[in-house]
Amino acid sequence: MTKIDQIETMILDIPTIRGHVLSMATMRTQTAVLVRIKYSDGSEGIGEGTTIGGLSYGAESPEGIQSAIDTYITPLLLGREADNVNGAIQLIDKLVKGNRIAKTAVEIALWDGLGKRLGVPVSQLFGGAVHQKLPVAWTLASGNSDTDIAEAQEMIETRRHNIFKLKIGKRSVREDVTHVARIKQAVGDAASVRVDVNTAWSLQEARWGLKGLQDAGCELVEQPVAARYRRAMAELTKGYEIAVMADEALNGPEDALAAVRENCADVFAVKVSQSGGLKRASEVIAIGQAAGLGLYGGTMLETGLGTAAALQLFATIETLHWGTEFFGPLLLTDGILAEPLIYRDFCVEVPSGPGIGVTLDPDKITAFRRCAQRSMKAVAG
Ligand SMILES: O=C(O)C[C@H]1C=CC(=O)O1
Ligand SMILES: [Mn+2]
Repeated sequence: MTKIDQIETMILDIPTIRGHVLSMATMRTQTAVLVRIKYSDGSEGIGEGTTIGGLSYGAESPEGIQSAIDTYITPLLLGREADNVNGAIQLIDKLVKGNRIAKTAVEIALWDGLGKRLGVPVSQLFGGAVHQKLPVAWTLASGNSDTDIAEAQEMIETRRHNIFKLKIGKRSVREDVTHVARIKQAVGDAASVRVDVNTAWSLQEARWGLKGLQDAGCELVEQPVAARYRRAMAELTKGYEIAVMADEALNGPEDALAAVRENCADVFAVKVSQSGGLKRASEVIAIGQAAGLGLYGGTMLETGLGTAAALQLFATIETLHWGTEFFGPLLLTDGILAEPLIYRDFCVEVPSGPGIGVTLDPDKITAFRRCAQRSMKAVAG
């Protein structure tokens, strides 16, 4: 019987190609927590758990993710049967509350190890891929309308993206609506324009915002108000034609069920790490499907590793009405994979190799790995 022998974690700090301006933080670096599991037969599995903007997006920080794995999750798993991924997920869920991103990093490494030992992609462990490539959005978030327009036009011309998600919520509602209208006018019918408010609006602001956005030709608004304001989300979902998408409100299948029960969304942004792993994300998807909602593959701006893991799951889903935003690696100045993911013709291709289908470039890991000295600097900002 193959056993789990060793679980190693590390933090990587990778610069972004430009400032990424969100309502709650401006990112200049992305910080990823990587997991490597070593098994008794010599096989390995790798995983990633990543958040956005330190503690400004959600309740788990990169340092907290690493600590949760090293201190609490790893001791539960050492010596256990490697191939029993469900058993590991159930044990971790029983003994570790919350900490979904930490659970995700480990769970991906478990699926990756199992797929590699069996010689099949992880998509096959979820019943088989029905897509070889998925549509992929790009986020316009330079903080400047002209820069965003130039970026969008270049993406359309090079056939890299024709779906744009604009990050808004930092400026006034009126300024944001003007910004979105300018971009929509510039791209016209060549692209779909959507926005993500990252919870920045009150219900009152959101009413004005949604009205203005839909008049401007914006197709979808993501998480306009706080995750816990389910009644406000329900009012906005019912009150406007523009699609309302839940993101921060969806932390696993229980939240998905509550969102359906209370009619809080037209669309689910399903994020692997917010759900608590590939399996829990598949449960969120199933709830969304059963309720007849639209589906979208969301990202926490993972590197190629976490992005490849998401691709394995979403390649098995029949209909992703709103596509995906699996562009994380493209926001970084450098990749960490031996072979980068392929982006072309407005899509990202699903890796076909065993496990999650990617391997790491050891030189890149050394270059971006946080060491003790750098770690103090990164925490201090
Ligand atoms: O959806 C979010 O809130 C986070 C993320 C996804 C794309 C992006 O630019 O930021
Ligand atoms: Mn979002």
